[in-house]
Amino acid sequence: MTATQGVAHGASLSVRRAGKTFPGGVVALQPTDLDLPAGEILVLLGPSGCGKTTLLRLVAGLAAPDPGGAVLFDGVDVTGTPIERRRVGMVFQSYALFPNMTVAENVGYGLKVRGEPRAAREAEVGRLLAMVGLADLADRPVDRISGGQRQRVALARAIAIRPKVLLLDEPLSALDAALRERLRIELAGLLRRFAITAIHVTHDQAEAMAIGDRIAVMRDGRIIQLGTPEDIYARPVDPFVASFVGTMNRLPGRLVAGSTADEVFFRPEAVTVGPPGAGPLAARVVAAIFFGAHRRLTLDVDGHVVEADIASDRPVRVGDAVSLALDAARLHVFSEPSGRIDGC
Ligand SMILES: Nc1ncnc2c1ncn2[C@@H]1O[C@H](COP(=O)(O)OP(=O)(O)OP(=O)(O)O)[C@@H](O)[C@H]1O
Repeated sequence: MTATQGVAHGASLSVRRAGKTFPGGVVALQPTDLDLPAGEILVLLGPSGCGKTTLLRLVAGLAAPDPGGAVLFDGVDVTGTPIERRRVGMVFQSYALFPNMTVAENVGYGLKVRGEPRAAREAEVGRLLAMVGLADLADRPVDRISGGQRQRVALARAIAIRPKVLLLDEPLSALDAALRERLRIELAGLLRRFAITAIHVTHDQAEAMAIGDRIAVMRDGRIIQLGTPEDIYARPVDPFVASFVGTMNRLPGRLVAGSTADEVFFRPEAVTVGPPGAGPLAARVVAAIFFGAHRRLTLDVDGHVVEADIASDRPVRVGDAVSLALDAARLHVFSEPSGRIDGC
């Protein structure tokens, strides 16, 4: 028997015209449509205040959508169903564990409340703890384990109830950078192994790329682009998405040969750095940061900042004059004015 046998797969999730207006007229979420097949991991990515948590709360049943909106699990309308009968799992930034209970008691809590017999409960808890690498700490009170371990307990506890949909609201943001990076890989692996339908909220784009099957980029209470991480990175729909996900350079079109656009956007990997005169754009090296295999250059092009990468063994130094060539196939031009690329 494999570790995942007996664990129900997630439900498909549909959100139909679901919006949220708060008293006083604050529109936290515009009427929104969303469809997740069972087992998909969707990341909601966007700056503070753009409606990510509001959308999550509507799916959880912690808040009701404005009239006309609906939430469906496996095609069944759950809009009027309270949270305790929706079978959603939730993991938050703050662990919300029971501090006076052990690791195992925390993980088994939901099963106990549901009236699962002790033997079945203990077997399930043991299996989950093994999967999140905490079997050795089963009997340890949760106030005597580390932050990363607590977040694993919170995840195991949320998975234990075999949720139809798992909702994760910035679950890793309280952890230090190295731990966050490790746990993000573990988390994605675990969700996929259990085929859990999940919505993961973050404002960290590296986390979004690592975890999401698809990413919904939000701004001003609406989803402005929904696609795979590759889509979002390579084919951003507007200057906001282009600048929010990954490093994006911008130059006035007049500086870019053959361009009639006001402004041209391109990633560092679209830039080839050569000796002066080799490429059409003259530049000076302002900073050169060593990243191991490559060096990230910050360049001044006619008063504009451009970032580009070179192999770290190339003898390019701060203050050097260089030239740049841009790969025409990787230039982005948007019809929308790019004035506002900041948050909500
Ligand atoms: N109970 C409330 N009453 C009034 N306005 C609210 C309420 N809850 C949220 N808002 C507003 O709705 C908007 C969306 O908030 P939401 O919490 O969904 O954003 P978010 O993208 O999750 O932000 P963050 O990343 O900071 O958590 C914000 O402008 C917020 O101030």
